[in-house]
Amino acid sequence: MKLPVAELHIHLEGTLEPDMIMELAAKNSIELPYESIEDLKARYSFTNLQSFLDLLYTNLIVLRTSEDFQQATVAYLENAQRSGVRHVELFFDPQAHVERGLSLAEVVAGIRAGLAEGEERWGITHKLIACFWRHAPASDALELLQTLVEEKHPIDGIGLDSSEIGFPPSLFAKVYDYAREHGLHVVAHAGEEGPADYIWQALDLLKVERIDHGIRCVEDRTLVRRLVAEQIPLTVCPLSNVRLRAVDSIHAHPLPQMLEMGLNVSVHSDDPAYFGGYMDANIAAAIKPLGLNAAQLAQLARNSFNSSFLDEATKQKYLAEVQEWADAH
Ligand SMILES: Nc1ncnc2[nH]cnc12
Ligand SMILES: [Zn+2]
Repeated sequence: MKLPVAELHIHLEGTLEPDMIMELAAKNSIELPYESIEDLKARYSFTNLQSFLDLLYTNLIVLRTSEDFQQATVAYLENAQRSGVRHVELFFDPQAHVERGLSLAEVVAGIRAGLAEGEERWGITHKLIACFWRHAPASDALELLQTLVEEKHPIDGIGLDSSEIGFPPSLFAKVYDYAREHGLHVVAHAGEEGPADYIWQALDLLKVERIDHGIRCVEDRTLVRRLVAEQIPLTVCPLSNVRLRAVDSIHAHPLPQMLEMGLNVSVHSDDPAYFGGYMDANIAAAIKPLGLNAAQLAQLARNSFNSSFLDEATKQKYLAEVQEWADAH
């Protein structure tokens, strides 16, 4: 039995495997700037977050119809369930699709149809989180969020992603106020490449329930004390951090130290099609190079469910599965 986990940090656009990118491009008659799939694959080497985002945003244009979003979501969920995921809180970037002329309705309906299919086929429960681009004006994010809410598109929460440095969370305070006032869950990427101060801002100004990444918190002892005291969830993505060079190597990753400090960390895959693997590969990175034992892995899995936006009864059901895994290891 694979370690049962909740996947809380996963971007739909980052789950498009090269095969699917080429298949959808052909189906939708979209010309990509690659000569072949080998040419595409040769570009999966990144120097920082931006170098990855450039490729991600080029490739996602192959998603054109509601059915494409459904197909991509189902393909992801199939990989996810194989890697131990029992519950997923899926991110998508609405701005990336609306700016290409797609309607919010077709994007959200396609993803929702895929999530429903995944629940039916593999029992994976789900939430859907719309992430706003921090490199775009906050006024655009607010306008889009108001449309999502007013037109009652079924989302469960909002997040903040894309280029981090130079785009502090403080810019988005009004967006988050609006989201909280309308009963949406709130999370934000912070402290991936950006400084620990961005984590303070996400907590104090955006009042987020979870921090995505957050690894740079270890540079600020006062911040760590606060995160531990309030048990703020940090959704850590080891393979992403290595591939985007947020850490020098997997051996230098702060995950073991973060667990030791009593931080509420869990492990996730971010953009698995780009970073070399799904949940199981990220867990494997935590086991071998980082030397975590079975008790620590079970703790990571418990943290993932406790940090999710699931109802209490479903959380308890999954926590019992983690206990079963822990008893067997
Ligand atoms: N790791 C990441 N950081 C910021 N934005 C992203 N969009 C997709 N993956 C991301
Ligand atoms: Zn991310």
